[in-house]
Amino acid sequence: MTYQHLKVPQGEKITLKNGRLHVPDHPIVPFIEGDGTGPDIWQAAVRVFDAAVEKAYKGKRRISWMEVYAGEKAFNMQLGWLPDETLQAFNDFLVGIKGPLTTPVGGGIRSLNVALRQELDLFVCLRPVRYFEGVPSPVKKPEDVDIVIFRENTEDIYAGIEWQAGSAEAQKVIHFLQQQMGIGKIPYSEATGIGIKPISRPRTERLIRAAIQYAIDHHRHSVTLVHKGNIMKFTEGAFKQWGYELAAREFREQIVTARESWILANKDDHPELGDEEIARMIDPGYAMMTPEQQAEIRQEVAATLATLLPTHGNGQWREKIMIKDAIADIALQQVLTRASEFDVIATMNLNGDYLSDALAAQVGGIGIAPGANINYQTGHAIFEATHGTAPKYANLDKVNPGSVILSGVLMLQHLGWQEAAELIVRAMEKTIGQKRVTYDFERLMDGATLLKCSEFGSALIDNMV
Ligand SMILES: NC(=O)C1=CN([C@@H]2O[C@H](COP(=O)(O)OP(=O)(O)OC[C@H]3O[C@@H](n4cnc5c(N)ncnc54)[C@H](OP(=O)(O)O)[C@@H]3O)[C@@H](O)[C@H]2O)C=CC1
Ligand SMILES: O=C(O)CCC(=O)C(=O)O
Ligand SMILES: [Mg+2]
Repeated sequence: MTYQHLKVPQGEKITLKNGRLHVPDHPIVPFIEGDGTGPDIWQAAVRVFDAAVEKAYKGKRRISWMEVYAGEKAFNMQLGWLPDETLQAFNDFLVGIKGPLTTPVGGGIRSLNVALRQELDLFVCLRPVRYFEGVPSPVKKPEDVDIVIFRENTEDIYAGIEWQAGSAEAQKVIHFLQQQMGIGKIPYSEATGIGIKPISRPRTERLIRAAIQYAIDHHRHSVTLVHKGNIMKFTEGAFKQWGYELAAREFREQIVTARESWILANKDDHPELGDEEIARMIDPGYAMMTPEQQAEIRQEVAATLATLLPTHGNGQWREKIMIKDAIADIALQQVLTRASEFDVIATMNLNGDYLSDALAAQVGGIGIAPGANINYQTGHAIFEATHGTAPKYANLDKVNPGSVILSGVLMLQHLGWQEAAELIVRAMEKTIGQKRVTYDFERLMDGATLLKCSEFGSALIDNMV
């Protein structure tokens, strides 16, 4: 393949054959340095990756890094904000990594980060959040946080379907809503911006399928569907409904829903109970329901027992992956107060964005929170820091490179290079344990040694044993 502005280094392509990733010993991996603090964290991180791979495989394996351009660097090179060649390179080489890219608030360009995810259809935004011993935390039991977020990455209000207040387009949509959709009067319609939130069944299903498969493969206990379906019934509510349906249809043997578990637990504890008694126990509002609603609950109990007793009864359900759901506002409280009750979380784009930063705060902040954008069907993946460009710290060699480094760990795991990934994780544990940390941790820790961004990278390399 030929590119006009990109240099392809010596090395080979990662490929996908029969659904399996084939990783040569010298894979070419495209990277975007990123804007703002991007160059600082990338320079620290790439040394750590190379050292870990060298130490783990003694020269047998090596990553051939290929710089591709996006954001301010691309713009300054007069290539545009997101050159086609950059997309082409990520498409050709399958697996890449990136630093943060600036998105202006309000006007200006749309997010390049979101564009990359959408253009390559990287439908899972995977954000695992775990605690490293010694990291400063605002909560009492940060060690309870071991949560893997599956954030839908291609739709929701991130689809970019929105019109500015006062524009002819916004007026047209408002007119349509009022005249043809029976919405009635929209107050301040001339001063109202409009955004559209598409949530589709196929995209919901592929995200939740990936989350449940991950839970199975990684011996996790539960998948929580986080939604605001009480308010946004046909988008977030549908996400929840489609998720439960998919779980029961495609993973029947491996899963139990929370409601099914209540029915089965009651039957396990009191085999003599009839459907009606169990219906009363699982639905506290049963007595106030209409006869038709009560009949529906009894029918649900009867159907659950008839189909699941042989495979899930007698406590077998306890070994299954629990599929449950939580409304987003209470979920944001409970991930703080009862983190151990959350394991894998599947949610839509905006909820996932909020949740991942909020959870990261419990375990040291976004300075060490990693992320990956993955299409499990095509094999395309871009690993990326979850934080932004932190422009006030640009070129100061100051910020924590942990987020992009741990994103690289996710990438090494994705490539099957576990040994190199482990070396970095252990070095991270050791370095933080020695209280040799960047400013974000140092300001919250007693007796810590303040390291620059590059020095933290060097400390990790020194601690690779
Ligand atoms: N995926 C991506 O590329 C993302 C890009 N962005 C973009 O980044 C730009 C800036 O966004 P903003 O909202 O300020 O968020 P940022 O994540 O860039 O920064 C917010 C604060 O987080 C802390 N922080 C960020 N990175 C680090 C780090 N590596 N180490 C330690 N602390 C860190 C700093 O806190 P403190 O001030 O306390 O030191 C910083 O001021 C925007 O254009 C936004 O759109 C945002 C998120 C993701
Ligand atoms: O694209 C951006 O500028 C912000 C994206 C973001 O916050 C995220 O992906 O977590
Ligand atoms: Mg974010």
